Amino acid sequence: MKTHLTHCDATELIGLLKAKKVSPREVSEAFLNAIAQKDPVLHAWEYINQEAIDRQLRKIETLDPKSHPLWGLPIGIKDNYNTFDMPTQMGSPLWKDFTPGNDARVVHYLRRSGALILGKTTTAEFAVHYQDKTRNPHDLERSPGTSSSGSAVAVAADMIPVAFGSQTAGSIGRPASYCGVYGYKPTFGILPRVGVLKTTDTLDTLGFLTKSARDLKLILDASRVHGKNYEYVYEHLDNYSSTPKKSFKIGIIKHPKWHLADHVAKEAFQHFVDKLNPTFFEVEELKYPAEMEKIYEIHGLIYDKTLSYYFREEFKQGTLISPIFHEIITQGQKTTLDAYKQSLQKQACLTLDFHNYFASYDVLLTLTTADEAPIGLTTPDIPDSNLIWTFLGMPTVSIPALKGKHGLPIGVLAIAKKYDDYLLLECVEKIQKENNETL
Ligand SMILES: NC(=O)CC[C@H](N)C(=O)O
Repeated sequence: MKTHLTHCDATELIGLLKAKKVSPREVSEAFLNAIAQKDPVLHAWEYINQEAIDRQLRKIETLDPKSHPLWGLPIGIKDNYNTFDMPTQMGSPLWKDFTPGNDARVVHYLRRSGALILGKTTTAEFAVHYQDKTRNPHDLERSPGTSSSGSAVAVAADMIPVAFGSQTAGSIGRPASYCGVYGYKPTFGILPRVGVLKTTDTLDTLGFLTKSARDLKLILDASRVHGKNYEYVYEHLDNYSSTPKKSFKIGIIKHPKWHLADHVAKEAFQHFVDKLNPTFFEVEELKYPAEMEKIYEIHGLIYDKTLSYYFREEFKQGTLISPIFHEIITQGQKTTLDAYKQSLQKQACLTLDFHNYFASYDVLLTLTTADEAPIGLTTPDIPDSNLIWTFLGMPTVSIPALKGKHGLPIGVLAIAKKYDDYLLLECVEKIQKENNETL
C-alpha cells in the first residue's frame, strides 16, 4: 500500500483519503519515506520539518473531509513562497534561515482547503537561473530545468503528488518538460502573488506541477482567486460551462526559435500532432505574427531592469551572488527608465494584439523545450517559446508527451488565450485521454 500511495496522482489520493482507506498521517509518512530514500541524491527539497507536519496533521484531523477539497493531500511549495512555519530562503545564501512569519496567499488557500504543506522545494537563486544541486531523476548528469527545479523533480520522482512553482520566463514549463511531468502556468494574476518573492511586476506568474491532467483543475480551483469582485475580468473563469466541448480548434505554432529545436524532438511533435483524433481536434498550422520575434528583446529588457531594481541590496554582496545573476543586474542597470516604460507599453499592446490574432483558436500547440534536458546542471537552455506566453500572460500547460533522442522526456506545450484556463485544461485532459498510448 505504502509504495502504491506515492505513485497516485492527487485525485486518486484524495479519493482514498476521503473514503478513509488511508489516513492523512499514513499518506504523509509514505511520501516522507520516499523523500528519505531519494532526496539525498536528487536534492529537490530545501526544508522539511516534522514538527510543522505534525502540527498541520493535528489540525487536518479535526476538519470535515467533505467540505475540504484537498483534505490530507501533501503539497510541496517552491522556496520563494512565504510560509509562516518554515523558512523561505529563495535559493540564496543571503536569505538563509529567513522566516517571513506569514503564509503566501496561495499557501493559505491550500491549507484552508485541507492540504498539508509537506515542505519547501529547491529553487534556483532568486527564481532566476543558477542552481547547482538539484538533479534530474531521469539522468543525474542532466539539468532538471530551472527555476522550479525542486518542484518538478519532487513530482517526477514520486516524492510529492503536487508542487507549486513560479515562472517569469520559462521556469515552470522547462523543468516540467525536462522531468516529464505536467507543468501549468495559469493566466497572469489569477493565482495571487501576495507573499511570493517579486522579481518583476508584469511577468512573475505562479503555477504548479502535477502527475496527471485531471489534477490541474482540482488544484486551480483550490488556489485561485474566486469571488464576485473579480467577475468583470474573470468572467471566463467564474462562468465557464462544464458541458464538455465537442471539439477543439487547435493551432500548431512553430515559433521564432523553432529552427533551433532538435530534429528528433520535432519529429516526435509531428507524430503527436498527426495522431490527434480529428473527431475532437480540428488541427491547422498557423504562421506566427512577425511581431513575436520582438518579444525576446522586450522581455529581456523588462526582466533585467526590474531585477536590477528589486535586488539592489543583494547586488552589493559581491561573491554571495552567482555570476549569471550579477550579469543580469549589471545589464539591467544600463537600461534607462524611459526604455523600461516603453517596454511596458509594448507589452500591454502586444498582449491585446495577440489575443486578437489567436481569436479563432481554442488552443495552440508547440514544443515546450527545444530538446531533452541538456547535460550539466547549469548549462544554458536552447531558446524556446516559454517566455513569449509568460510575457503575453497566456495560460500554458506542458504535457509530458514526447521522448527525445536518448529516450528522455520532452513536453508538448498547450497554450490558450488569457482567462481561457478551464478551456485549456479541458482540452489537455481530452488530449491525454485520446492520445493515451503516446503519453
Ligand atoms: N523564473 C524564470 O522563469 C526565470 C528564467 C528561467 N530560469 C528560464 O530559464 O526561463
